[in-house]
Amino acid sequence: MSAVAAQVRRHAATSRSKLEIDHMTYRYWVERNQTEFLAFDDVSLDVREGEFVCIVGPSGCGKTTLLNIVAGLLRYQEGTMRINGEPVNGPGVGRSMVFQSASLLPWRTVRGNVRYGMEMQRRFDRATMDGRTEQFIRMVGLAGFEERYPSELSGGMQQRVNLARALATDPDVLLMDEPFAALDAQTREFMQSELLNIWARSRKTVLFITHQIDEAVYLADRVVVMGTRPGRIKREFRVDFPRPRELSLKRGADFLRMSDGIWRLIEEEADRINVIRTE
Ligand SMILES: Nc1ncnc2c1ncn2[C@@H]1O[C@H](COP(=O)(O)OP(=O)(O)OP(=O)(O)O)[C@@H](O)[C@H]1O
Repeated sequence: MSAVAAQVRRHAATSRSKLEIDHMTYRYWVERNQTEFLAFDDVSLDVREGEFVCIVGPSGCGKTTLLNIVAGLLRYQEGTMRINGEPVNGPGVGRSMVFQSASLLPWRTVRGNVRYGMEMQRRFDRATMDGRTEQFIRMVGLAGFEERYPSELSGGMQQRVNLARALATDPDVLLMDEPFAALDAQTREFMQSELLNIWARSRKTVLFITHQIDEAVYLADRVVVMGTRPGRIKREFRVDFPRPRELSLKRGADFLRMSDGIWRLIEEEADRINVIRTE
């Protein structure tokens, strides 16, 4: 199947819930002050299987905290979280994170780095790991670069290795925390369109954090806007632009209107925080 056909076929996320967060609250314990800090409060989010959800919001609203909870790196105190209908609060296989910096092992080649995620999870036998390593290197367009080391790759290529490593573990939910923030504007756009192609072929459920509104609107089926003090979900925007999406979509009037609406919401939120600060 061509990438385009795959993307059209998979566009509709299924009606099955993959990730359900219900009335979740998270507090950090601040040792220095011996106090709790409410990072976010009463957050509910239902992500469908195969859906691409982007989370945006002002700095400090709890986006990374929420992603870390879904990844199992932090444990929430109130509410519930279910993945595939099963309650989860902590680490486990089935969730893979792609961070802003590529976090590759410098002494391993592309092949070794992609394989590494599967080795850590111990879910696959040797032959399966070999096969999946080659499959996902091809999927992210790095065939021919298998024996290169991270220092011999561009930033965009390093992020592709990161992505291949995460996808090769066959996660239930792919978690991406500003994965393209360190890239220059041109590479970033290229990676956005590549990510959509790869997503169309992998059919994963994605939770993606970004500060770039246009990135969120271009990529997502749904953009979730978080507010702050305390963090919470302020509004959700369904993004119905047909797929596959060309980068030229970003210059269209409907696209700009939606991006502008999201910007205004975030600005309102930033103003609200400034009022609180100066009171
Ligand atoms: N380890 C910690 N201890 C105490 N407070 C923390 C800790 N980590 C984060 N916070 C606070 O929790 C809130 C949410 O932080 P978080 O990093 O999740 O926000 P964010 O929306 O991802 O921010 P940014 O967009 O700037 O990355 C912030 O007010 C932050 O100061």
